[in-house]
Amino acid sequence: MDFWRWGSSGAQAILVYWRLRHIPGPFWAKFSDVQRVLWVTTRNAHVFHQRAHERYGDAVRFGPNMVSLADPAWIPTVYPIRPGFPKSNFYRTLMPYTRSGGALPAVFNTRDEELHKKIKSPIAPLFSLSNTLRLEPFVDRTIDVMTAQIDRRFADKDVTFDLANWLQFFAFEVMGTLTFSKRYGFLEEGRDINNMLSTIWDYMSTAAPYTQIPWFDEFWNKTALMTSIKGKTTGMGILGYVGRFIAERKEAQAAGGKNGDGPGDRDMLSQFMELTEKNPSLPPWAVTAWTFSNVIAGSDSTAAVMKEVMYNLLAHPDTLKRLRAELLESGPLSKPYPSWKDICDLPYLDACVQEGVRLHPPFCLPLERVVPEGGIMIGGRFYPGGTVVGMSPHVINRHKPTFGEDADVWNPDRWMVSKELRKKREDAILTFGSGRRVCLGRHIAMLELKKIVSALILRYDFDLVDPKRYWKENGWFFRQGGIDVTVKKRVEA
Ligand code: HEM
Repeated sequence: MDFWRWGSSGAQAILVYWRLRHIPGPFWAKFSDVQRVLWVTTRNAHVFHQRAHERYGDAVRFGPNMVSLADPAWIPTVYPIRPGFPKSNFYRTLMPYTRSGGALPAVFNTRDEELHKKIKSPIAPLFSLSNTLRLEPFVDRTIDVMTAQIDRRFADKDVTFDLANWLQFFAFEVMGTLTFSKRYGFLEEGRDINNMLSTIWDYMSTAAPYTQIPWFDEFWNKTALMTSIKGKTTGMGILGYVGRFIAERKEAQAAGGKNGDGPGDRDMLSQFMELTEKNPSLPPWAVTAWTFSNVIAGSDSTAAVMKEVMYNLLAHPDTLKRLRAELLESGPLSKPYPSWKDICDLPYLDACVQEGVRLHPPFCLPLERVVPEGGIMIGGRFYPGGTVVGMSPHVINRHKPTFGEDADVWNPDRWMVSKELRKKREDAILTFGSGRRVCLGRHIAMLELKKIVSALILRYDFDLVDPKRYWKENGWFFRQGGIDVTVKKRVEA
């Protein structure tokens, strides 16, 4: 019996090896996923992925059944608008798990395309550009809290602080305000209260190696037996926060309280709750899943791009000077901070933000999909049905034939080009994903990014202590730090 089981899985392994034997890649990757797990455990996988593509070309075998692709021209094929090219089991590893409820699917991580449609359609309108712009006062309120703290603690005091931390606090507070009408208190206290930020980082970075071997995650992290032995389940901490906020809201509603002070007196949580009341066919866990997505997908991601833009502006003062001049010369700006209307179309601000979005995609492993039955041709090669293919935003966004020979460095001018070339480059950016599963919150992210960058550089002169202190690590999400600065308030602010 064992012999036959071994024999059939051995035959399967040979078959999988054989099906993709025409794809180049590191030797061991043809037979085992260990190589790609090791890359991820270095917290530098994006660098290994880029090197592998430089060495082997635009299609590289990263595992026995996984191929990484690196030509932006293939984005519409791998990430189409229509259904039928589903996410791989990579995403199941990112589902939080409880012994009572099993793995919780969310809009971001569900692989079931029917379920995805069911839970995404009701909330999609909340994330439209017009709805997003109604959230601007909440961003302004959070900028107010942030600048008040910087003024009080650091401005004109010759005190060095890590701006990266404060941008992280800011991004979380914005999402907290939009979602629950609550600030967590990171900005007021200047620290990671209740270790919430580190809990999210631990959750993501712990999940990262398992994303490369989902079959092992299934056994190790998603069975009642193993999680009882280990005494904990993945994502429990974050689910705990989310559950508490929802319970508080239900209690407040039961006591006749109002639904938070979000737009039109309704924050996103109350809108989520209203949607489930109106639509009983939605699963009972929908509110938890939507709220979980807001907390987990919306804050660290936006913070990572904010950090990249601010770091590069400070490390390249000529670009900072040019951006400030554009803002000041653009006409009377709203006070105390420029409004979205003032700044949304400023070309150089847009170029700086786009360059940050390009250089530092916060989700930085290949976004995996499963080739549909019947297989598919991509770039002149055939991929049989069931093959896992994916593109890494980091690799795609540095594709030299598309972005230029200097694609590894900060150069906002690459966006100040003809309309046609700019469009070609915009279409080749994978930071927000693409196609059917493109980021739902990208308008919120752009609103936050343009607002905070312009508010900070108009109000302050930052002095970067040492550009070499800037560090990054990749645990599926990126995390950066070391933007150590001193700050002076600008006279005209
Ligand atoms: C700079 C900031 C952000 C970046 C770079 C980003 C990036 C991404 C990426 C790459 C995906 C698709 C991943 C894939 O194909 O597997 C995605 C999906 C998603 N993002 Fe974002 N995101 C950002 C901000 C936000 C914000 C602020 C929110 C919400 C509040 C949000 C909510 C979502 C949701 C719900 C999905 C799932 C969409 C679907 O599967 O239909 N994101 N994001």
